[in-house]
Amino acid sequence: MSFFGKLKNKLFKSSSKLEEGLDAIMQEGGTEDAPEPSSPTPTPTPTPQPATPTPAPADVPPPPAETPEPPVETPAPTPSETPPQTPGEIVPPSDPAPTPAGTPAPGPDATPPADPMPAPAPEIAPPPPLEMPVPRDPEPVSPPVETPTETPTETPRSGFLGRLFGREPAGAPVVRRVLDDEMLESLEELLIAADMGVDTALRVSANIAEGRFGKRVSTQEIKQALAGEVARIMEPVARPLPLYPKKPQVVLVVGVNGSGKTTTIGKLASQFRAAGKSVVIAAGDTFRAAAVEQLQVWGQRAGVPVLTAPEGSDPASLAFDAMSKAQAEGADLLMIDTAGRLQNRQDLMEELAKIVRVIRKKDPDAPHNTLLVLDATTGQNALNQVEIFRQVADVSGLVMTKLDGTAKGGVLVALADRFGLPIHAIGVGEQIDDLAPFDPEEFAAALTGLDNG
Ligand SMILES: Nc1nc2c(ncn2[C@@H]2O[C@H](COP(=O)(O)OP(=O)(O)OP(=O)(O)O)[C@@H](O)[C@H]2O)c(=O)[nH]1
Repeated sequence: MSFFGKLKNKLFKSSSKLEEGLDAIMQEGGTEDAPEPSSPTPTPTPTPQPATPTPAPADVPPPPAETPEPPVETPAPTPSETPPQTPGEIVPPSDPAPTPAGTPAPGPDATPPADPMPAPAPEIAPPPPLEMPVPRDPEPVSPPVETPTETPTETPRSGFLGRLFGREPAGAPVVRRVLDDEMLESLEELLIAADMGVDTALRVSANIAEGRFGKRVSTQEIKQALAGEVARIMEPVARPLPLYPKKPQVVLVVGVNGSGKTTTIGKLASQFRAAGKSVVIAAGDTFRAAAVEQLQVWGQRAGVPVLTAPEGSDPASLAFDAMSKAQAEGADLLMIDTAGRLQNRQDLMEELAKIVRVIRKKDPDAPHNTLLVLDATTGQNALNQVEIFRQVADVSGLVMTKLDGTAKGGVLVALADRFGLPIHAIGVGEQIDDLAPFDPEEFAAALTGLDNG
């Protein structure tokens, strides 16, 4: 299953809350309209006319009975647009077959849907957001996020309109409600309840109301407007993890215990490996044997060595050793797990600072990325965690885990709105390939339930 499919299905669990809320608001003070007054489809030719074969083509266009022109323009996934990712970024090739140089062909199980093997794709496709690309040499580092698989058929990028029209069967009664103060208030409350945060919720509601206030709006219009607002806020932060030509690129991973650091490191390591990168992991939470074991399990799954140190030993010393090893082996990436004890912030700050100090002895620019892993199910608490970790570490980007099955996905909007930190990836499950690049439009559609039909 493609990442998009997974994300969609899983996020819908959470979006249903928002979606149901929107529906409820509309029902509350709305009324059903007749099918679609302005249905542009010119009333076609009379009707049956049993035996008259002359259909009078002259005056009537061709509208086929009532089958509305299937607007499904299956977007023929031209290779140039398939890989929406930048060259130097994480992203999941959903298939571990590490096809060496230049063959982005998916593994045997991927069953690309009649998609021309995007052989030249990586070259052509100009990466949208990028920071500092990696060597875009031989190997397509970021083969495609959601490779060929089923993505195209799901019309993920066909735009909201396409989705909307696809969802609302022609002729279905449309509920409309006047967008007045009362409705606006309900909308604000709903967005706050969906964890968007007060400020963001108010601003988003106000933007939705602009130009619509006092007018009768349909549920779909509201969802579309909301999705548009969400996507607009999220667009600037949807940025893949930048990769640098530096070897090793040091990625420091921070976050509270249980946020999903270990899992995320495992997933990332697996994706990097699949992209042909060599990775070393350092189990920097040396105080918890269970955390180290867990990381070792993930290292095995990803096929990546995990450096450990005796329980209770100095994490900075382990980081130094790991740095030496990664340098000696010419590894592309070194991912350093860290402890997530916030109980004693001072200790944690010192510990992280020491790790950074020590690895800088080997590379003054390290760490090149400091990833903060956040658990989406903690809702608004995620905002506090960003505040705190920004004080103890130089957070450069976020990974939001457990977006599957949470009703708190809206917190991402609040995070983006408030901090503007890049969201590099989202966790949508516990499996190794359950880490997806963050796509603002898909997220917005999933969150609002736009694509839920
Ligand atoms: N559903 C879901 N579960 C996840 C996701 N990411 C991590 N988890 C689960 O969350 C739990 C904690 O994940 P860990 O990776 O161990 O978290 P950690 O931050 O390393 O925690 P410590 O090891 O305690 O420091 C595990 O049960 C994971 O399987 C995700 O994206 N979705």
